Amino acid sequence: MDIVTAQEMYERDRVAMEAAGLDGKMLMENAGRAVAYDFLRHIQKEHKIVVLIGAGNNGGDGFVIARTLLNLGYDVEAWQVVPDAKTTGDAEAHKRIFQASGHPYRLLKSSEDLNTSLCRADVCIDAMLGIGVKGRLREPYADIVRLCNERSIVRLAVDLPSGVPADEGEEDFEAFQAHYTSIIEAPKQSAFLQHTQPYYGEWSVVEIGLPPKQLPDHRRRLWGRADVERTLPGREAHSHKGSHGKGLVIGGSRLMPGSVAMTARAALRSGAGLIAVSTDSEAIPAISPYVQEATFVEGENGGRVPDLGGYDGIAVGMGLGRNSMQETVVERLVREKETPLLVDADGLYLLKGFLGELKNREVPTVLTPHPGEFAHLTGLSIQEILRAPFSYSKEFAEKHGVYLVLKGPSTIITGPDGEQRVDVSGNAGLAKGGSGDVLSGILLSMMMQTEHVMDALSNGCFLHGSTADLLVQDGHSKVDLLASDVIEGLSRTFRTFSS
Ligand SMILES: NC(=O)C1=CN([C@@H]2O[C@H](COP(=O)(O)OP(=O)(O)OC[C@H]3O[C@@H](n4cnc5c(N)ncnc54)[C@H](OP(=O)(O)O)[C@@H]3O)[C@@H](O)[C@H]2O)[C@@H](O)CC1
Ligand SMILES: Nc1ncnc2c1ncn2[C@@H]1O[C@H](COP(=O)(O)OP(=O)(O)O)[C@@H](O)[C@H]1O
Ligand SMILES: [K+]
Repeated sequence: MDIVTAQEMYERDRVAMEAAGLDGKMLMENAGRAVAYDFLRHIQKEHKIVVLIGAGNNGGDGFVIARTLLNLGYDVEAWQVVPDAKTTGDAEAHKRIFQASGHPYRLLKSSEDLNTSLCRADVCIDAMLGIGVKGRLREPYADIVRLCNERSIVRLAVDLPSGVPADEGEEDFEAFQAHYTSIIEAPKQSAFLQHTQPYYGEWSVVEIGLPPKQLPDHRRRLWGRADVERTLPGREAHSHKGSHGKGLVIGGSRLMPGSVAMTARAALRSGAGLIAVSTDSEAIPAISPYVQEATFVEGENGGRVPDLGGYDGIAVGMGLGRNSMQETVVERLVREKETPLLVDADGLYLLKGFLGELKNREVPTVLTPHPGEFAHLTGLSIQEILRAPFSYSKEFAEKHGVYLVLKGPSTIITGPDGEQRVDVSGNAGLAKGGSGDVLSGILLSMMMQTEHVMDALSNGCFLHGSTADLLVQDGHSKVDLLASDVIEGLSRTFRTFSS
C-alpha cells in the first residue's frame, strides 16, 4: 500500500480524473460511501451522531457520509461549520444532493448551539479538514476541535483528524483527537510519525476507485503481511546449509556478551545456514552455551577481524565497544568490498569517521540506527529526525549509497535509490535492551537468503515486530517480553507463513 504526501494525493486524484475519466463528484461519492460503511463498525443504531462539515472537499465527503448514514436509518445531525458562501465545487454539489434527498443541515452560528448538540451525541464525525489544512487551525475550527476533544464521545475522523498536517516536517498544530480514522485511498506520511500518529487513533484505509495501473509510483509504501507472503524465501527439499548463507557476526565483549549471542541465535532461528562469531575470547564461555550451533573465529594474534573470505554477509557492532581498536575493525570492514555488511549499535558510532567511504563499497551496506544513533551519524537532533524521518532517511541513503533501517514504532527502510518501505508491526514490549540485537540477526539472515535487499530488510523488520505482536497476544505482556523471547517466538511466526 502506497504512503503519500498531500501533493502526491492531489496528483493521484488528478490522474484518476484525466486518465480514467472519473470526475471529482464521483470520487467524493465513492469516498464518502466507503468511509460511512467503514464507520459502521464503530457506531450503533441507537447512537446520536453529529457530523461536522468544513468548507473544502473533506466537508464534501461529510455530506456524503451524513446522507449515507441517514439513508441507512441512523440518527444523524449534519453541521456545516462555515457560512454557505464558503462551500463551493464538488462539496457544494454534494450539499445539494444532500438537501434534495430531503435532509436538512444545520449552520453553525455560535459554538454554544453546537455544544448543546455535542452534549447529547454519542459519536462525532470530523469531516472538517483533510489534506488541505495549512498551518494552525483558524476559528471556528480551533474552537470546535477543543469542544470535541473535551467531550467524552466517540471521535471518528475522515481521511485525517482536522488540524493534523498530512506531511512530515510540521510541528506547530492543534488537532482533533480521533479514536479512529478512516483514511481515504492511501495513508499520508503523518500516520507514521511519533508526534502526529497518536491523533489518528486506530486507522484503516478505504478504497475509492482510483485506477491503480495509471497512478504514479511514489516509491514509498507500507509493507504488510501479503508482501511478506509474496517474497519470503522458502526452503527447498534439496537445500543444504550452504544454500541459506554463511554469516559472520562481529561484536560482543567481556561485559556485553549477550548482544552478539542474541544476534547469532536470531540469525540461526531465521534460517541462516551457518553463523560464525568473532568476539572477545573472554566472552566465548558466556555465548557458546546459548548458541551451540555457532562457531567462533578470530583474526591474527587473537584480533577481531578474521579472514573475511567465504561469508555471504557480515553484521558488526552489537556490544562491540567503542575504543580505537574497535574503530579499526569497522574501518577494515568498510574497506572490504566483497561481502554485504550490516552495521548496528557501537558499529554505527564508530562508522561516523568513514561515512565518506561507504559510497565506494560495491556490495550492499545496511545501517540500522534508532533515532539517537541516526542523530549521531547526521549531526541533526533527535527531534529534527523525528519531525521529518522520511526526508532525512532518503537524503542520507542516497548520499552515502546505503540501505538505512531507521528503527521505531514505524520503522522506515530506505534504499540507496531512495525507495522507502514502512513496517508498523511490533509494540512497546520491544522497547527493551536487546531488541535491536535480535533484529540485526534476523536482518543478516534475510539478507543472505533473499536476492532483493529491500525485500530482505522489510521482511526482517516484519518478522521481528509481528513475533512481538503474537507473543503479547498470547503468553506474554508488553511488560515482561524479553528480546530472547522474540528469538524463540520466531518459530511461531514462521509457522504462520508456511501453513
Ligand atoms: N478529488 C479529491 O481531491 C478528493 C478529495 N477528497 C477529500 O478532500 C479532502 C481534501 O480537500 P481540499 O483540498 O478541499 O482540502 P480540505 O482538507 O477540505 O481543506 C480545505 C479547506 O480548509 C481550509 N483551511 C486550510 N487550512 C486551514 C486552517 N489552518 N484553519 C482553518 N481552515 C483551513 C481552507 O480554507 P482557505 O485557506 O482556502 O480559506 C479550505 O476551505 C481530502 O482530505 C479528502 O477528504 C475525497 O473526496 C476524494 C476525492
Ligand atoms: N514502542 C515500540 N513499538 C514498536 N517497536 C518498537 C518499539 N520500541 C522499540 N521497538 C523496536 O525494537 C527495536 C529496538 O532497537 P534498538 O533501539 O536498537 O534496541 P537495543 O539497542 O536496545 O537492542 C527496533 O526494531 C524498534 O523498531
Ligand atoms: K477530517
